[in-house]
Amino acid sequence: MLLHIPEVFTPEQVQTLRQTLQAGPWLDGAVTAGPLAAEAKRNLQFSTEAAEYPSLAQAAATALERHPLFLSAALPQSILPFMFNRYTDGGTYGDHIDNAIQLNKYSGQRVRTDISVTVFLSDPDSYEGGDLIIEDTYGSHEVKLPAGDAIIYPSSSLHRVEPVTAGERIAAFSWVESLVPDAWQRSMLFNLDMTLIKLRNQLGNSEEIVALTGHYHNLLRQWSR
Ligand SMILES: O=C(O)CCC(=O)C(=O)O
Ligand SMILES: [Fe+2]
Repeated sequence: MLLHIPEVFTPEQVQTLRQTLQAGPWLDGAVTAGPLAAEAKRNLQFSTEAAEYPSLAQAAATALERHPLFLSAALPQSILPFMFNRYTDGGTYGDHIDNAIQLNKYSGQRVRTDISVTVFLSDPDSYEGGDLIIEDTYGSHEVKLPAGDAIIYPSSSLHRVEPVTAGERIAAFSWVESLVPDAWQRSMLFNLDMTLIKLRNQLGNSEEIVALTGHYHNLLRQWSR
């Protein structure tokens, strides 16, 4: 399931992030990719050694973790530290699948990547190209979102970033290990949760809604790891 999560960052947060990122330092993105992905990757990444980096990464994680849609759809167990990328002058990232296991170098923990996240930080009108193309069982999806909005998608999907032919595209990206590793089960739980919220708003807390909410939690208990 691909999900658009609107307004992860406020316009003020986007502004502050962009200003801090603009100063750099930016490194060749290929250094953080596996050997196969490195061949396809022509972008820049904000240095994780920069003094400003930890607070930027923290701000991004806090904003995402606060978002109710993200919590319901991702059911996060662990979120890798956000990183920031930049595509300009034809910069692109060809078709690839993200590494399944990644090391969180701060906690020393190995994280299984169930869900990939991109939070767009550039206004879509300020650059040409740069669509994130995600292939899933229903076909190919082109994603280019307003600054501050995020897309989450299963990390098992083949995806790419089209060349940026004018302007620059800056984004925050990360990966999430979910309490529910199976994408289909996650998507069913998300649909059930969203439907229950709507029903509760329409009808209040009836006995039936309490029972269905119980089923939601019992399924989550069954499927979470
Ligand atoms: O820039 C993006 O939206 C995605 C980046 C990406 O696919 C990656 O870093 O693995
Ligand atoms: Fe990727």
